[in-house]
Amino acid sequence: MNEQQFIEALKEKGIELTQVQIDQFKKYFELLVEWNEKMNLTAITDLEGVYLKHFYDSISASFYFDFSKVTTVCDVGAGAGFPSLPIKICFPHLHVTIVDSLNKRINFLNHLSEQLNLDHVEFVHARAEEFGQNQKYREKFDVTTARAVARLSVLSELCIPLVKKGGYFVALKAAAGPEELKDAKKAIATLGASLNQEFAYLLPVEESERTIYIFDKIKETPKKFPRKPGVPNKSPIQ
Ligand SMILES: C[S@@+](CC[C@H](N)C(=O)[O-])C[C@H]1O[C@@H](n2cnc3c(N)ncnc32)[C@H](O)[C@@H]1O
Repeated sequence: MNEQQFIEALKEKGIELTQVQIDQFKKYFELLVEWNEKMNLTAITDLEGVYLKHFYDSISASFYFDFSKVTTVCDVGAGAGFPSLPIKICFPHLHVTIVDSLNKRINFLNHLSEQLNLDHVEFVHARAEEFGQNQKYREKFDVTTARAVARLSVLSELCIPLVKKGGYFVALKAAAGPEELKDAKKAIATLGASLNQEFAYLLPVEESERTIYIFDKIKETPKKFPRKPGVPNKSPIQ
């Protein structure tokens, strides 16, 4: 997907990019490629791949979840900023907090946000397990989202504690989504959330499967979650 196809595909979905936003995506691509020469940020570095599999794929969450109705978004394990920063570029009113356990990625995000003139963004170097026990962040976000971080049973424990009651957990998943959901049912209920909607679709061009899950936070997460770093992965809630 080249830049023009990206602009048109978004327009079809009701997102009309301004020149400022088009330039922000252009700069994002350039910086990603430049920094990727010094550090491993992504395996995808060709223009068409980045616009499709990083930018468009991230923004596709907004075709199913209306980001204009929320303000605060936390992205757990965003790496080079996916999915939250392409969404932030399209929905500039959002206040985005990214937590990632790799400091070099946080350094990239700080530089990127300066170059792109993004406001209301915060990048935190931490494990999501500890971040979710920090009272400054716990149950404070309208939305928590994540892509390609962990299977849903584990990811739920990293993400759901951060969502305020009445907010949402929006999980971007690939073909294994339905299988992961089956294994995560107990964890999702234990953590205080409930499945609201799911949308299966194909990414354009290469037609790979995607599923977006939208969970409602219906009650407070019990204090013991998230457990210590590594525990959710080693012993997912059963
Ligand atoms: C495969 S990358 C995916 C990055 C991005 N979400 C994407 O879709 O391109 C996974 C990221 O999650 C981060 N991560 C993994 N486990 C984490 C944890 N427990 N707390 C915070 N970050 C974590 C890693 O440092 C890495 O940047």
